[in-house]
Amino acid sequence: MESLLELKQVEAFIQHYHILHDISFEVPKSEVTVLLGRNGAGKTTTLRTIMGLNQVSKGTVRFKGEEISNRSTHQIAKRGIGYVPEDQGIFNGLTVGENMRVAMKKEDEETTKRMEWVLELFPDLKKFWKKEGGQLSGGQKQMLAISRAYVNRNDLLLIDEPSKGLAPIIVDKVTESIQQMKEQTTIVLVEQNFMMASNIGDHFYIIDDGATVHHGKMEELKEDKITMKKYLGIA
Ligand SMILES: Nc1ncnc2c1ncn2[C@@H]1O[C@H](COP(=O)(O)OP(=O)(O)OP(=O)(O)O)[C@@H](O)[C@H]1O
Repeated sequence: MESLLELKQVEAFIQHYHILHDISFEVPKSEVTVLLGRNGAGKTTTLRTIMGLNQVSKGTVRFKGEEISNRSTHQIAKRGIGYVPEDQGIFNGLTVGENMRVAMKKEDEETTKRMEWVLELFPDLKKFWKKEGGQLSGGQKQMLAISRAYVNRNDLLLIDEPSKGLAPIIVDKVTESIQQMKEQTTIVLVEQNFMMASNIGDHFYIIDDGATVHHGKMEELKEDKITMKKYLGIA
């Protein structure tokens, strides 16, 4: 299957710390690729490096066949990659409606349709349209963050730990929403909640100490207790 995104032996530093040593993975179109690994393994840094928020010091990042390593974040986003960061990236002082409007890159018919779709998916956003971002619950903030990325037509969405800090019932709602988005877009998901990751993911890569060390189909990982214990600490 054709790869939408491909990282080859990517290395990256944060200040003088060598954080990514050898990250290689491929993201097939229309599938959900999950990046797994223990805390501090380098998953967030990998997403940030794809987005040009960290420099690639060695290796290549290709998107739709074109090298995007070390292009500006603006250029990378413009090529069709949406990013939902771990801290959600919403504006606390702006209302839900203002957060959405600021995120919209276009005001065409398609964007309007996508907006209607996310508001149907997350009725809370409609209900709290005039409420400030800072006053939303953790789950509502996550829904707003995902909606802000989804409202624009992107070919690829990078979503960093959407379940973090959420109550199980809200995790279910977010899982369901990503499952629906998966019908329409390719997704790279970083997720520590294995249940959520395995419900959404088609295939996985495990990152350990800044390197991709293992990959396969999500269904196979569920049966592979040795790998789960070794790299994820799940017995
Ligand atoms: N600004 C920074 N300065 C120094 N080291 C950093 C910085 N940001 C991240 N690191 C280090 O880089 C490594 C990878 O962090 P990263 O956030 O990418 O891991 P992660 O796999 O996403 O884990 P988590 O789930 O805890 O976010 C960690 O050892 C972390 O301490």
